[in-house]
Amino acid sequence: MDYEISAEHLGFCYGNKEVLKNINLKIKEGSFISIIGPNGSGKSTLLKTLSGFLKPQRGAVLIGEENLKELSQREISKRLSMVPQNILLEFDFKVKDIVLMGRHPYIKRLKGETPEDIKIVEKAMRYTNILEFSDRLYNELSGGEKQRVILAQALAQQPRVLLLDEPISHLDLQHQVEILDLIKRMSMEEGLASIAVLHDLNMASAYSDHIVMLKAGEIFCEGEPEKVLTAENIAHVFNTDVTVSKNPVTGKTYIYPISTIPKKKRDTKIHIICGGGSGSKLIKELADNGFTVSTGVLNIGDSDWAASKEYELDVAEETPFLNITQKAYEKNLELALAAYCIVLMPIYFSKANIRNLELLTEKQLKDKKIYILGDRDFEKRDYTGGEARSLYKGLKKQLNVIQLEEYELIEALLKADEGNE
Ligand SMILES: Nc1ncnc2c1ncn2[C@@H]1O[C@H](COP(=O)(O)OP(=O)(O)OP(=O)(O)O)[C@@H](O)[C@H]1O
Repeated sequence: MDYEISAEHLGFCYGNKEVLKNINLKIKEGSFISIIGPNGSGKSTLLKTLSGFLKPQRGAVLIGEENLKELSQREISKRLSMVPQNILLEFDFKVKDIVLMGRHPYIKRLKGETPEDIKIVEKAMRYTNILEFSDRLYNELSGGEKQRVILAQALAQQPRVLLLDEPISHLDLQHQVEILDLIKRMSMEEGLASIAVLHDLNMASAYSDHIVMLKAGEIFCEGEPEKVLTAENIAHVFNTDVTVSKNPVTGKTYIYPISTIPKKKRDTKIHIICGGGSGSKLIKELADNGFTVSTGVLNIGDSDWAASKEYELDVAEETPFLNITQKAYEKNLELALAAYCIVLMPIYFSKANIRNLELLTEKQLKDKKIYILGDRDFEKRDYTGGEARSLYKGLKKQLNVIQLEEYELIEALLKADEGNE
């Protein structure tokens, strides 16, 4: 496998302060790599060392087979371009002149730029969609436009490696996406190895082929986003608790920080009859809203059981593949009796869990509100040969049963809780 840029046992110190320790990296052409890590972990220093701007005291940086320290600055610039952090600096030049600066490593002294250079500059400007303002002054552009100009300059350099220090930090969401899309396209279409320092972990997850996570100057972990962006790694390196899930649209890992501000604790208790993942979202929403939630009867290992454990809920649980035992039934009843209301999620019923439905017809619960969510296609959810269906029919006739949508339920519960205060 050919690698475009690699670091071998790289070490760097500012004076006697060791900032990078034994960094080993191999980055392939056409790939998008993010470097993440907390403030001061050495991300910018690593990028500057890879670019040749800082000279490492230990180890080496190789571009292809060539050792960076053997190359002149002009030769380095033909292979690698660096987009620095502060692109908002004042540059009193026209856009096209700034992009043309990218050709400096190629332009021979006294000869000036060739028609070929002009063609390359135009192509870079077309690629980054800035041709229309090629005659405008850089200082008069917006942050997003400036970033595109600097990327066009980097592209005009025709590098094999593109290094970017926080390329989206000054941009609004639309321009963040625009710039990362552009960098990703440059990597895929031009075969560039792009290495970006990113603070936004979700953007790193969405765009990277590979993530390098730094902690105190060392690589703590690297690999595909889902391997690196785990709650454990993030807690360890960023000292922050997060929940990690999959974005339902893109399938990419999505990180959501858990606030350390204590939530408003509510007195209202809610018992949820769920299973097979039908209750996970509601569990999260109710727990996040400060309600005391319990669940049951759930098989140990079921995804709603796992969500209940994650939120440290009281659960009536059962060994998988067993019919609900008397002990689990009684625990379920106890939790239901202690709750303000019971919620029935649209679960499948078999002989194993039919007692979850029986529970709701218990006389002892006749004064409890029972909310039924998602009352559709019950027949398709009945694997008991009709027994569950007739119980369900009877249940719906009970005066304490109300059918609702999930959002209506949360509104109703918030209102009820506030009324109880
Ligand atoms: N020129 C310098 N002289 C001395 N120490 C420096 C210099 N530049 C950075 N440092 C120190 O090196 C360490 C790593 O800094 P670096 O800027 O590489 O971190 P970073 O991960 O990019 O941080 P941030 O996320 O805050 O930008 C920090 O402790 C910083 O104070």
